[in-house]
Amino acid sequence: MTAGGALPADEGAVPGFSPALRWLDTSGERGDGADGPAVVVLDQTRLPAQERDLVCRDVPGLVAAIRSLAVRGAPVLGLAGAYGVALAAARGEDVEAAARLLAEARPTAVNLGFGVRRALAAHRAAADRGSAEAARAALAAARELHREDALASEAMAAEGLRLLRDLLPEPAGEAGGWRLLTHCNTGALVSGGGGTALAVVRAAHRAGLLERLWVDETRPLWQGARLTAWEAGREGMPYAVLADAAAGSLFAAGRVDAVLVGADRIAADGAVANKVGTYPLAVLARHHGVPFVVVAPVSTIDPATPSGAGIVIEEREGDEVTTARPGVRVAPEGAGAYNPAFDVTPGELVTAVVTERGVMRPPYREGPAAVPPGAGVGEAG
Ligand SMILES: CSC[C@H]1O[C@H](OP(=O)(O)O)[C@H](O)[C@@H]1O
Repeated sequence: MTAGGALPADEGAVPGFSPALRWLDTSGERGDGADGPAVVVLDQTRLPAQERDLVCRDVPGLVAAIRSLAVRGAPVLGLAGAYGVALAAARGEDVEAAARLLAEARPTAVNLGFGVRRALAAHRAAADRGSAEAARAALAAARELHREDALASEAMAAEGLRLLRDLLPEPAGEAGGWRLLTHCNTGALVSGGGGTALAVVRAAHRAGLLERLWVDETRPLWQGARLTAWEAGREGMPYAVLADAAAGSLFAAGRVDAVLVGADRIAADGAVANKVGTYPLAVLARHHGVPFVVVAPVSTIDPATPSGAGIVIEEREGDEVTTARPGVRVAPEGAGAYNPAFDVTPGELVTAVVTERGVMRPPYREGPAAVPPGAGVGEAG
């Protein structure tokens, strides 16, 4: 990380946020001496205490980074998948085998497979021009996806702010602003640009409309308390971290004006898979008449999955629940644990889905404003 907290932008990426991941073409830039290309990620398992790069010089190393959540969050997983294919190609390895390893690293976020397929398609299309050309094509595809994702973040921020202005009263004078609640982390750390839901919150903040960002701590891995708090603090946002279980009392006190969350996969029926704890927020929001807004690029929409029942929910190790953090045990030795990384919110509980191509509203399949053109491109693109 540079002093300003941002990695030097890779020449192929879109300058700006993108602290999460970049392609390293040559060695030495970080003095590690090793040769050859690498995928460099900002190790999110060390944040907020340490801002440390993790240099992945081969696909197994990148897969381990994905599985450990050193790099995490649906859109950036798509970039990791695409750059991973490019890395295998640049190393002259079996690209098809690498693609399978990458796509299987985490099952729920559709973006991972989408990114892998995008770079793999480019590699295959150039294969008849030789391995070097095919490797260049895979990297070019990854960089194109990176730029698309950064631009998508900007578009979602604008679309989301416009939607909030439609849904919420314009704060009058000194009467503060909007009190927005978010879950998990959906900022620049999950994206090639400024993120998804947190990009909308950032836009509201910059417009002087944010009175308070309520940050769900997001057990068991604390993405909210660690990562969203880190991002919000760097942006000067007025925020407060809360226990996930405290959200209900905020709704009951009328202190939440809208909920904004990300998504890992949106099924054809509008069901949304997102970090575990999202579904209870949707139920609370509906009970209290508060808008529940999902912010996700169209690459997260998966028409191949008909309904929420078809979304594979990643089950993670029980020790993530039975310990406060690695080595700090909370539950007794031998305690059983239930640790789904995601849950599924039925589409009818969602007020709107903000994408870079416009806003979708239930029931999604009717009317001109239902699904923006180009939505549902969760395939290889
Ligand atoms: C909008 S992408 C961020 C999305 O990904 C998170 O999951 P994880 O931290 O396990 O990668 C969470 O579901 C966020 O909403």
